[in-house]
Amino acid sequence: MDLYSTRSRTFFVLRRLSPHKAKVAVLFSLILVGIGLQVYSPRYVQLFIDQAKEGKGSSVLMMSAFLFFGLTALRQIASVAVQVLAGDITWTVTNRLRLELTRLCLERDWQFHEKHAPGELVERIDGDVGKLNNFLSAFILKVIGNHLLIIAIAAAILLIHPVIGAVVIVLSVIALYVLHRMGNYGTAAVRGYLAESAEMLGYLDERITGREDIRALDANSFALASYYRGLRRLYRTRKQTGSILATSLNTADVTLAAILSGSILCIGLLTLRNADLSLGTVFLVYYYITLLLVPLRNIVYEISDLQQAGAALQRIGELLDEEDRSSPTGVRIGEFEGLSVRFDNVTFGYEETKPVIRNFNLDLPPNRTIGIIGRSGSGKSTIAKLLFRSCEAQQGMVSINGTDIRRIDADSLLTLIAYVPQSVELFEGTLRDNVTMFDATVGDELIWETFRMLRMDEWARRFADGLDTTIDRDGMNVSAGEAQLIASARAFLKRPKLVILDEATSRIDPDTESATRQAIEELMRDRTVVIIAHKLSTVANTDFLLVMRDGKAVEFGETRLLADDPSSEYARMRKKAGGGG
Ligand SMILES: Nc1ncnc2c1ncn2[C@@H]1O[C@H](COP(=O)(O)OP(=O)(O)OP(=O)(O)O)[C@@H](O)[C@H]1O
Repeated sequence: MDLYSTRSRTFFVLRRLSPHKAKVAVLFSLILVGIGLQVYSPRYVQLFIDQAKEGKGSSVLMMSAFLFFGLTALRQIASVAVQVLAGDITWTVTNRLRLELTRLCLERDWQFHEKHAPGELVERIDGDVGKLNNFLSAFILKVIGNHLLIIAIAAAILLIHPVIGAVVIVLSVIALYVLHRMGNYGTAAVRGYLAESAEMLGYLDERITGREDIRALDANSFALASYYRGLRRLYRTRKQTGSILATSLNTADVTLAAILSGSILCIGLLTLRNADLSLGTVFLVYYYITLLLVPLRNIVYEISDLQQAGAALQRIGELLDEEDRSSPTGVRIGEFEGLSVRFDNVTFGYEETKPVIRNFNLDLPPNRTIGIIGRSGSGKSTIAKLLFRSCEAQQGMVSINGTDIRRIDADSLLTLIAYVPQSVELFEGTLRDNVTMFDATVGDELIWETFRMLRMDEWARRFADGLDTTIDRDGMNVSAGEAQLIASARAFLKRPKLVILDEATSRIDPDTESATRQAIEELMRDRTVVIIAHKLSTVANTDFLLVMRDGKAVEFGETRLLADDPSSEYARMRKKAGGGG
């Protein structure tokens, strides 16, 4: 999304505001009422002065003064209403944008997350949208409001004295032009600074998440030194950005000062020549010109916010632009008895020139199980990722029931597939939240039934608070094995047709693992299951077995037959491992 020009940014903001047309209409009516009162009320001061000069009675003078104060009070009320309504609109608009960006980050694939560290994404979703929030309220209240006020003041002066009005209009247009140029000037610099600052947040996030490894390896000083270097770089960029911002602000301020002194000089000359202007009218013109200073100065101070918001909007546009390959509107996989899986000559590499899966073929019939074994780094988890579209084949095709998975609707694919990864992420919440992934519509009965299916109910009953047991942030109060049990329950809760277990029981104690494995084997009967494991016993009861090496299938066959064939790689591995593995 091109959000590099002022025009495209304005359209973006207007599009976001369009669902709130009614509120925006009320807001603008209130802004117009406020401006009308602000420009009209000084007429009673003019009247007051002229009436006083003419020697009118105190009751007449009191009436003019009363009307002036009354209208001023009304203007204050309108101004408060504008602030409240503008706040409501901007928070609604920016919260929606925050949700949109968060959904986008959750849906995007590994390439996206490889490019953007979590801390950087937090900065974009919260920091950049926060700046947009400031900008939107400032945009509505200050930029639009101030421009309208300038127009109203210019029109009022024009009505009083066309020549003075014309001079003020010309000078105001020049001032506004310069101020708008200044607004664009610093955007690129601010954008560079924001990108660097987000990168630093990504760095911090990674180091704090990896704190245990850093401490265990005594690498604190290394982590701090590289953070310090990053901070120095950020400081240099901040200095450059600061000077650009200061230059643009100063230029704007100087221009403004010149314009105002020019205007006042013109007024002086013209009023001297026009003896027909009353004292009240001279006061009114003078009042309007000093009033003009307020919106012009406000625009100067908005420049910095505008520059930051402009840069933030560009970064939001870039994020919204990241390619979405989740095919949200693809073919929906219907109700099948079982799912077959096929890899046709698939090649994939995290870097396009370095394939980690090469010309890979696999044909797995529905409701059958396959065990995948092989050395670390041989590509087993990558096969799993290709299956649930966390990665996409660069050559060849992965299909489910004969349909290319790139064409399958993302939601329908993820409803059918469950993946239990090697490292489980738990979230701050209850045990229930972590099993249902915060889906409040899932009843406790279904959760307990799933625990029973997986023979985990005895384990789960140990928790004094049952499903209400609190899980700390990052699952810090749960062991790695317990986290794997929770992840298995998560996967089977949705009764998937295809299950991928990637070292899913590797951290569970032998007794619990054996019970869970037996349960999973029973559950395998009416679903297609892919089990990735290092322990050969984990895959011993699968229908098929695949041995991977350097991204290639070096052996594939029925597990039972391969186990009985002494010349097979699998039999050799079993022998080396001492029988069952
Ligand atoms: N996100 C990634 N970005 C870049 N390279 C990656 C990424 N994930 C894996 N790789 C590389 O791809 C290759 C295959 O990794 P994969 O995780 O599929 O292996 P694996 O057989 O599952 O290993 P393990 O048994 O250790 O889990 C490895 O060389 C690894 O370095």
